[in-house]
Amino acid sequence: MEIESTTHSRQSPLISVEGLRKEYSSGDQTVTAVDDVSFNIERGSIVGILGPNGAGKTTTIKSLLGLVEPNAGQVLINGVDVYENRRQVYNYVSAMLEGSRNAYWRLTVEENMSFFMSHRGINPRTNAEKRRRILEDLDLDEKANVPVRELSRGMKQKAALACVLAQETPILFLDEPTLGLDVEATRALRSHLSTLAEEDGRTIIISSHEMDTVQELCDRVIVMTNGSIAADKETQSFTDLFQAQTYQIEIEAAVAQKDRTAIQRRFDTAEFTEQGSKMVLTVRLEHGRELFELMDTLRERGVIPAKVDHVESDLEEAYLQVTQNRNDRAAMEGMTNG
Ligand SMILES: Nc1ncnc2c1ncn2[C@@H]1O[C@H](COP(=O)(O)OP(=O)(O)OP(=O)(O)O)[C@@H](O)[C@H]1O
Repeated sequence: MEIESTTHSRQSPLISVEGLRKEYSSGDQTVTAVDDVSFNIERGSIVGILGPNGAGKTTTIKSLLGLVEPNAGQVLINGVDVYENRRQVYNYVSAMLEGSRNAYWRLTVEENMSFFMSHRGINPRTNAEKRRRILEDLDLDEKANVPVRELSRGMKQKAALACVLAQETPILFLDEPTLGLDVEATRALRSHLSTLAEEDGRTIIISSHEMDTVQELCDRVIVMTNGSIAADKETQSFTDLFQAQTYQIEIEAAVAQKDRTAIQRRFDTAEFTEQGSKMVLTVRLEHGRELFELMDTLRERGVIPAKVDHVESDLEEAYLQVTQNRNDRAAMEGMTNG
């Protein structure tokens, strides 16, 4: 399905979220699940929304889908206000929110796909080839005629994905799409989703705790903590941000315990590990000049570095740093406020 852009410029973001806030109340308790969240998503991009449990990811995605009504803010999809025109927006989006529960368990995999296609106005009779391609890509073709309830957990997940993919909407929301999939299926799904974005210009939003999938697939990551956005960056620049800061220093001889303690007192992220007759010091430094201070400290203690390397940072490391820092800060604020 192509998005018609009669009123909305092709240059404008496909999804625009501005000042989103959602509170849940029960009795006299109010939880602010999402607070002042704003971002735009361009056509054809694959965006990962990450964050610890309770960070507000599901609430944000449900707000984008019009499934929860926010207390404040605006969500536009292709220039259309989600809350004013839910029906119109429904034509643009499909979502897999709770994995395998998306499919009807009594129907076969292919019957499910046909059902969802008809629901979108796609004639299932003339689109068998499309279904076959999706089923092959997910390595589910041999199970096409098996009722979903008889499938393994991973295959149920694939069946749910097949239903979402068959709907051919320009925007896909996928919650934990690779959860429970084996290595091959994960690889096939990643490649299928990349092709959808690159060749068909589909826009894909993924919420996941599986960092490898997000790192490999997403152009951009939005990290949420405590209901707000802690980082919103292109995946590569997000991981690069932390790459320069972690060093591994190889030391030819063992380092005495008292010297290790002194170094760790000065650099609290320093960790020593033994590697045969050598030692490796891993340390995260906030500024470049701290590297010089570290070298001075090592020299004063008679510790001679043999080799200094940057540690390749991956998304998981960058993610942990951002969420950890935020949580530390929130805890500190809680202590000072309380
Ligand atoms: N229906 C609800 N009623 C009351 N509180 C809710 C409701 N839904 C979510 N919350 C609260 O809002 C906050 C954000 O929840 P949300 O489900 O959006 O987080 P999440 O990032 O998706 O978490 P997870 O990774 O565990 O799925 C949490 O404190 C949660 O307890």
